[in-house]
Amino acid sequence: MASTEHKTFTREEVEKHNTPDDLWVIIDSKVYNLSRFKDLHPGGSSALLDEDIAGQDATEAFFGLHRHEVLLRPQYKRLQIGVVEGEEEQIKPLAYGEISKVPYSEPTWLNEGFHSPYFKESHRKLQKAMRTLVDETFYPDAQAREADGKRPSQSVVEKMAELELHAMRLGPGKHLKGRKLFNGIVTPEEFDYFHELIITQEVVRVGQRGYGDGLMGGQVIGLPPVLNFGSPELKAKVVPDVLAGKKFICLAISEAQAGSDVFGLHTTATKSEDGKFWIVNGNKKWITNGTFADYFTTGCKTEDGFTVLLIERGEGVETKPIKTSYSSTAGTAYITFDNVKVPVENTLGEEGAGIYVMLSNFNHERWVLCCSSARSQRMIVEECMKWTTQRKVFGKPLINQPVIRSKIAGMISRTESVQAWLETVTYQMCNMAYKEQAQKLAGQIAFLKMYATRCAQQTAQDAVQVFGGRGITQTGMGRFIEHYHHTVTFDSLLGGAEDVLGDLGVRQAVRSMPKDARL
Ligand code: HEM
Repeated sequence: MASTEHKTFTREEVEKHNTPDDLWVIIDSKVYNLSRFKDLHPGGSSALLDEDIAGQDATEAFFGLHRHEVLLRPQYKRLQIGVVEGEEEQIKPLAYGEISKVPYSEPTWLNEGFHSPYFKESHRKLQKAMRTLVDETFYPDAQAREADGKRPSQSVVEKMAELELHAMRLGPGKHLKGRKLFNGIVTPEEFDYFHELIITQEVVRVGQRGYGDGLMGGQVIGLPPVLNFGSPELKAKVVPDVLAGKKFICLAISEAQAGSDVFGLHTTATKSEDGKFWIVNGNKKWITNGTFADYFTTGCKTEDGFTVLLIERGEGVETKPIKTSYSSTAGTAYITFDNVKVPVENTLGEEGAGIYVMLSNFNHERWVLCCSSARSQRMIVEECMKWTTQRKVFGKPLINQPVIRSKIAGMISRTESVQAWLETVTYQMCNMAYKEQAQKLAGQIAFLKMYATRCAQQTAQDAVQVFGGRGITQTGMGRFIEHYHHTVTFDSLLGGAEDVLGDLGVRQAVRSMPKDARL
């Protein structure tokens, strides 16, 4: 019900209702009757019966202890009995699709009065449409699924398919040809990596790391090898169903025995006597979306070295959930292959040349992780900006403490630097062929990812200090901080651990050193 339809009361009238059996408070110009609720109040009844609260304006006290969303829950909304005469609510949640006005909580290009050489009209339109879709559809599903641990709802997956978002998340390319992207907001020819960056960064705003990965993260890394290296027949069988959200795919490389060291893999593929099949045996570990995948893009040890195969779920394939720091929404799996028969036609790329299949995939995967890390750090900046300005300690807002300002300064600088570098790299990607990207940008992207995830971890640690006990509590004010802090290391491991990436970047730089360079 709109507040204008409520009864009106003067502040003097409200003040009279200040006893345990007749208990009213004002929060942001709205009058609540808490007489019956007080015994159910999770914070206890005594907090409500305090003489500064009962019958009084409790706005400041309320927002020092609760997130705004508490007041919007239907069971609590009902407690409102009226509004204060002549006053209007001052604290409004953002409408679906709206841009936050909290400083540094949006990338610079989205702020009014700021400019960007990279983002054009179609990018702005796509951002707006994505923001609304995420707020309206993804956000509520993400909160519910992270809580119950089920995979993202099929209705969301289908909605994404309808808008061709699964195809768009694979980046620009031939696979977009003939598709109507997000109801035609952007044409397949126009679609570039900045459009993809926008999609990734908007999805991250749901604030639930497991859900983000559950939402077809496996497809983003598992389908490109099929698209780029699969036979036309294999592509015709697999790609349409995956992009329509009817089938699920994942990338299965890491194992209990080996992670970054792909030549140390133990999963074997040996040819059957008639040469028609590969026989696959082994295990895979930490495979995102593996619990519900229909297809597994799998790295195997073969006679000639390392080969990538597309394995279909069937006899001999078993998947079990692994309990990780986030919920089972992401479908993280331990997979066993027990004498699995795979047609040789499912070989991706040349036999023994699997390393090229993988390397060509890594840059995109790492870049996607940089996009999401940059945006999730910004969410933390927004949480901290709000908390430190609304929370009072020693009679003053928390932000009045120099040590807090110093932490926020670090967070903002790190977030802005990651985004700025990311946009520069993205611009290079837009202007280089896929192969050229692999040669020239592998080092840059590796460094960027290492830098982004180190920044993210520092920001997570600082945010916990800023939020105190609430930063380690799964409900209430610090719930996003707690979640971020316990899941932030995912980004620093997926697609290559930080040290491995830093080393890769330096080794690539050394290879390009001019022979005549001397001090
Ligand atoms: C419409 C009025 C109110 C509702 C619906 C409400 C609801 C809640 C809920 C759901 C919680 C659990 C924590 C969370 O999920 O955020 C909570 C905690 C709490 N509430 Fe309220 N509350 C109301 C008003 C107040 C007021 C006026 C005070 C006065 C100081 C207060 C003091 C507290 C305290 C001290 C906690 C514990 C916070 C913590 O554990 O950090 N509440 N309340």
